[in-house]
Amino acid sequence: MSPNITTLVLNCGSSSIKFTLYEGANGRLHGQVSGLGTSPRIELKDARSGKKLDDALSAADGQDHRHALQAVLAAISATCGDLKVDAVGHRVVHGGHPFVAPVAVDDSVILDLEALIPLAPLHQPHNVAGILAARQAFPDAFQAACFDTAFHRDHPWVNDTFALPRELYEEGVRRYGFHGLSYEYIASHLADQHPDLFRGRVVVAHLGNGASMCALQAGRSIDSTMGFTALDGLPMGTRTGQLDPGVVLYLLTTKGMTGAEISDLLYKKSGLLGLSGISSDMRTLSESPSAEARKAIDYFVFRIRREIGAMASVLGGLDAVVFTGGIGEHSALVRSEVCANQDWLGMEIDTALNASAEAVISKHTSRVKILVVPTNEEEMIRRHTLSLLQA
Ligand SMILES: Nc1ncnc2c1ncn2[C@@H]1O[C@H](COP(=O)(O)OP(=O)(O)O)[C@@H](O)[C@H]1O
Ligand SMILES: CC(=O)OP(=O)(O)O
Ligand SMILES: [Mg+2]
Repeated sequence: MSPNITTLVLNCGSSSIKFTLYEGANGRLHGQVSGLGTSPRIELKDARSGKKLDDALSAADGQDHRHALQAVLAAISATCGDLKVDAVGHRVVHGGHPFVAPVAVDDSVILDLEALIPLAPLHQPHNVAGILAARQAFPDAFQAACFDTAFHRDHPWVNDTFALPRELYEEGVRRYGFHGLSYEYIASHLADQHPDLFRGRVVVAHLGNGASMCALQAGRSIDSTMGFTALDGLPMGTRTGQLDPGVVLYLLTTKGMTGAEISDLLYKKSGLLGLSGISSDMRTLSESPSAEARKAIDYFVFRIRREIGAMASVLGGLDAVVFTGGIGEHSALVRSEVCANQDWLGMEIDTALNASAEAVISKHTSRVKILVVPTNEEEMIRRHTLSLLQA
């Protein structure tokens, strides 16, 4: 317990920057710049009163991660200039081979994180920029890096490897898995609120601009749809998800594309955006009358359904499915289509509970509980940062 510690948490995602300033365990200021790269939306609120302070940020701040980060730091000091920030906790998407747990940031850690930028080009540059900016803004504060990959590092070997020559595994070409801070938070929520489910077999679908799924057995990750990079698994806002590596060879050899062009295609032009030709944003696609938007949603839903079946098999059964992330928490449409006709698996969704996004959206007869749990990566980062600081 450290009631007097003031902690700033920065979570730089692919389409958003979310942050919370905590006094002890209580949020004081909470905000996010979302829709970066599409239609930026800015929210800032006093976490105690719920009062909106959106005027502190302007539309120009939402044009890219760099502007948004500067504006976020300026808004924090303008609004809470009276507070001394003791610690800053950062979400860092890729911890690679070296980082199996959160760490205190020093110069050598920053170099290691920069070396991982090619493995997470949509995130890691912003994560490192966040660390550098926070070091400058709060030179006396303790800084911690908390990894998306760490929660998955105990995967059984079969879920940690690719069928490549063994030397590549040894040098770190592994299935790391991502969104680990979100899954760890969901596991802690289950332990608090649904201890019977926590002890069981749970599939968590973190569906945001980045999307992945995780198989939890007794609260531990045993499988993830994401792999070496955050490209694998489900299709995402602009990322392909699972792809036959032969396609990459075709692009390289037959079409003569460069590595940079292929990277741009797979990370920035594919997924919901590539399939629909309209937008990477699920809200926009859901409201669109276009047949292509509908097809992009169909593919997204299809891949999630496929992974639920695969993960239920890996887990040897299923006790609960949890929806989280921007789409998982807010899209009744996606949840209802993912859960439709899954009675054979024991999943029965309740239409009315789903429409109002209750915490439990399954029918009372459903053998598998279906839950909606708002994720809180910031709270998980706060807890890790505090533990490191106290250690
Ligand atoms: N009410 C809603 N209905 C459908 N989709 C929504 C809704 N609110 C947010 N989303 C979707 O959530 C996604 C962003 O998720 P989020 O988890 O905030 O992103 P990030 O991965 O950048 O953290 C976007 O596709 C957005 O359209
Ligand atoms: C790992 C990942 O895809 O993160 P995000 O959801 O923030 O894009
Ligand atoms: Mg996210």
